[in-house]
Amino acid sequence: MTADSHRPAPIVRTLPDLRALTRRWRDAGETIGVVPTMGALHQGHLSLARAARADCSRVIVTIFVNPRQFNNPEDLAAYPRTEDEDARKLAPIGVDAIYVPDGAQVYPEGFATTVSVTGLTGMLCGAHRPGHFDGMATVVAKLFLQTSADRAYFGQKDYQQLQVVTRMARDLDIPIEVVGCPTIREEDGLAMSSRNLLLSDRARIHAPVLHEVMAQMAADLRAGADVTTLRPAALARLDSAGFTGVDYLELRAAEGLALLERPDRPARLFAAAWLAGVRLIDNIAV
Ligand SMILES: Nc1ncnc2c1ncn2[C@@H]1O[C@H](COP(=O)(O)OP(=O)(O)OP(=O)(O)O)[C@@H](O)[C@H]1O
Ligand SMILES: CC(C)(CO)[C@@H](O)C(=O)[O-]
Ligand code: BAL
Repeated sequence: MTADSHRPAPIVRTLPDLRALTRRWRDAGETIGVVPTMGALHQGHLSLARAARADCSRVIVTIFVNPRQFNNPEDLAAYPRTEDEDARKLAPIGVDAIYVPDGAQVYPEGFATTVSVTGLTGMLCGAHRPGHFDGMATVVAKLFLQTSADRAYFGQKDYQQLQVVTRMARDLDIPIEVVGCPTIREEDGLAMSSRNLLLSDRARIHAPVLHEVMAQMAADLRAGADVTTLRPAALARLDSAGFTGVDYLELRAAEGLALLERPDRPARLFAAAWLAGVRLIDNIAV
């Protein structure tokens, strides 16, 4: 560990300042880990920062609410922003820098490039959030190059994102290892997510039903049932818990995301569902 573990990490706001730091670290032969986030940090993000801290001599957490990956302007406007609190939460982990660029550091005037990963983005969140993965892959490519990190840490909660980013780094020969980390959950099973802050008290009580339904369905799939048979009861249970819509509830191959009826190879169950105006996503291994 290189930082005093209770001193808040410096907040770096410009690319030249970031480069000055990383150049020094590189010259000293240090390894750099990056944890890309959009802020409103919770234990899920902190678990990524801890994993980076354990593996790398320098750790950068990035906080940037990337407008290009929001397909819905209301979602962007409502996205929680808690920078001071985020810095306080990171202090005990002892990260070395928090990179909080403004829009101009990431998308300078005239910016005209999009990184688009085909093949893994036509389904699941890609099918329901047009442009989302192009915007995400573009900013992540920039963050990889701006930080010149050796390793990048992503949560399995956003499993499709993890697959897309891994493919993108490989396809573009970006010399970075993408590390997937387990989903951190609340005690009642709800996957931690910044958007959970937007749930009303009443909706928060019903939110864990998504994970309950998925866990039951995964157990039934392992016992030999198929998705078509199980889906109607799962949807009915979500409906009676107050979910107003289900974007998808699908079994897919863990590698490549092909649609499956049964877990005849390593597979994951994926869901996205709406509760009181908030879109919750989750996925679990089957
Ligand atoms: N519960 C979690 N467990 C582990 N990693 C997580 C969890 N939630 C988010 N992450 C990871 O944190 C990184 C940053 O995600 P992001 O800032 O979008 O947070 P988020 O909580 O997923 O917010 P939202 O889904 O509401 O946008 C991503 O790699 C994401 O997968
Ligand atoms: C990876 C990411 C920080 C890119 O904006 C975002 O998609 C997220 O927070 O998961
Ligand atoms: N957590 C993935 C980023 C997003 O929802 O836009």
